[in-house]
Amino acid sequence: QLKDRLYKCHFIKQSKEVCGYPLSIFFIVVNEFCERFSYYGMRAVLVLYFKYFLRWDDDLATSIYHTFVALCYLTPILGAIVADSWLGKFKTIIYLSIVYAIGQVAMAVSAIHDITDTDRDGTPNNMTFHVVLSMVGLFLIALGTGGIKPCVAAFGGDQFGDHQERQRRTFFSVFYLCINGGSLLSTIITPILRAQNCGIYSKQKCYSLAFGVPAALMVVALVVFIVGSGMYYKAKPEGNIMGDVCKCIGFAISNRYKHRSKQYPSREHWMDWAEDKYDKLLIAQIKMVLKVLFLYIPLPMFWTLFDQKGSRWTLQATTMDGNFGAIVIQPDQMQTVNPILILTLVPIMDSVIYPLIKKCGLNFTPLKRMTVGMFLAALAFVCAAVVQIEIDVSRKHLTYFNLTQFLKIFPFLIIIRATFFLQSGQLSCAFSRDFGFGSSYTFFIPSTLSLGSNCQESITGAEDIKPNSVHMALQVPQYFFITAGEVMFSVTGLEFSYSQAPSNMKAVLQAGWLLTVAIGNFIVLIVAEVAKLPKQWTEYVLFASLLLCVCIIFSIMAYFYTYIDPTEIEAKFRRNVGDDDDDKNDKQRKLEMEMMKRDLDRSDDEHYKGKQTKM
Ligand SMILES: CC(C)C[C@H](NC(=O)[C@@H](N)Cc1ccccc1)C(=O)O
Repeated sequence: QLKDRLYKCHFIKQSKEVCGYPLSIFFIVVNEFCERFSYYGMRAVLVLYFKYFLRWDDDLATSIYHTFVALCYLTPILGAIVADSWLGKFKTIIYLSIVYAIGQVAMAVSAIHDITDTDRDGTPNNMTFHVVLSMVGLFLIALGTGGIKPCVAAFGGDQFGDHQERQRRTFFSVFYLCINGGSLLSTIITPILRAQNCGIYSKQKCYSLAFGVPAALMVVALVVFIVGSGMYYKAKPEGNIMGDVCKCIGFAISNRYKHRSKQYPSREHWMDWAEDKYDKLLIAQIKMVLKVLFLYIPLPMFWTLFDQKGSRWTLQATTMDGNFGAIVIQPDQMQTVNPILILTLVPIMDSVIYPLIKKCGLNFTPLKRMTVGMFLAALAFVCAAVVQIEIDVSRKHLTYFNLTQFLKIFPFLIIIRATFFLQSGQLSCAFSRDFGFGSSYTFFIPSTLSLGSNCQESITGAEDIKPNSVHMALQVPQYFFITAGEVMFSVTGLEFSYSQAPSNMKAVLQAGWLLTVAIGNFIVLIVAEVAKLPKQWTEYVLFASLLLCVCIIFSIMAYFYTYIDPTEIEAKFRRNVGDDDDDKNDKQRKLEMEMMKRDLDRSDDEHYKGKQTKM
């Protein structure tokens, strides 16, 4: 370990810097930007792909969407184990990024309707092919994106030396902003691509392009990461830390069970039963991790609500009017409100709100921030319920009026006028109709219709789907509250997980933090399945109430939590172990250190001499 630390110091001393930051960081940040573009771009259109391309109903689409998201946050554990115990972070990122890119390509291919459209009517004839290929693609994407997630952030952190604490903190903020910059761009672009018409035999909505561009960006992410290869500090795998933790916990439990009789004196903490076999430092580190993991128990409920932006809220937007005058917003584009707000709220919170709260003499601790974040997310779902009631009421009214009456009542409704031409040889006729946003009609063309005359009167129509009258702008308050909640909960939670984790288990706790996201997505599936509420707004209220209860429980748990400084605790244990060591070991270690320092100084001299001769 000592050798590694000295090597790292030496490496960082020699590596190129830009404004005090290692140059390698820029490749990592650009890689994250492209990777998040790829992930969120694909995710933005996923529910609509399920609904309109694979023709699944809302419930199935929502279930598969959340299963996929859950899988994306389960796989970080796998990535952390592979990186720590076998391949190291660098190779894990490379290999899993390849798997990820293949998954994205599979998704793009699965969305080409022409592949199985044998009768060329615009609809796939072998839906099984498209379903299977897209499921394989999603599985590979989940493996790739989740697997690299805990590695990329930690790999970025590894590039900083102990003296670059401030730069490392700034790196994590920039990293979060990059996530949202990439996702913002992609959630604007991929819905536009999806709305295009494309195809070889017949034109259909272009899901293949909407998945193809994220696939290309994943390839770019991989290339950028490889280009930076020579500049990275690549820490060697530290051994299977997860395995050690599990074995140590297992031993503590079994040892406690063996000594359950009253004749054995009890120990302060149940983990102390592992002292008979394991290092005191490892036990202290596991205690720190368990304390934080216990606090994580209520957290999945936040993600349960948070991740419904991409499913229920997008589906809600499909029943709303997206006409903003100059531009028409697609339902899936509404999700861009989240990263836009993140990019503005993070700096505002950090430089205005938090300092102001501090000035007022309030100690706004990380756990208090997270509690407020949960409350705001619950508030967001109350807003979503109110909007849903509005939509339901407007749709109910529509069934009682015909379009002309409806326009008298809602004159502000935006109507699109379209003209159709019927043509047969030289003869043609035109007829025009008004359409509301989101509506659908069937026209009946009489077989006796004589082309060449005015066919406006002869063609009758039936309104299949009523126009949407509730404006999409009404979703903005719910997005505002959920994003303000995210800034308080997620950004603070990431920082909290990092600061409260022992030095060798930062990646483990990152994976634990991401696991709460996975569980949150599973809860959506369970609650939606079990509750089966007839009205969507009641489901929103149910989720808001559940989070409110969890928020109260979490605030009680947080009240009893005492913040720790892992570095200080670890140093204390190392000192104690050092005291126990005999003189011989001490001398040996000092000698080794001296020799290594001399080696490094010699190679330093050679390095600088080399530079001078080159100049
Ligand atoms: C919160 C995630 C677990 C962490 C992070 N996500 C975000 O920062 C989101 N605000 C990004 C986003 C963008 C568009 C639509 C929804 C969410 C991440 O992805 O790492």
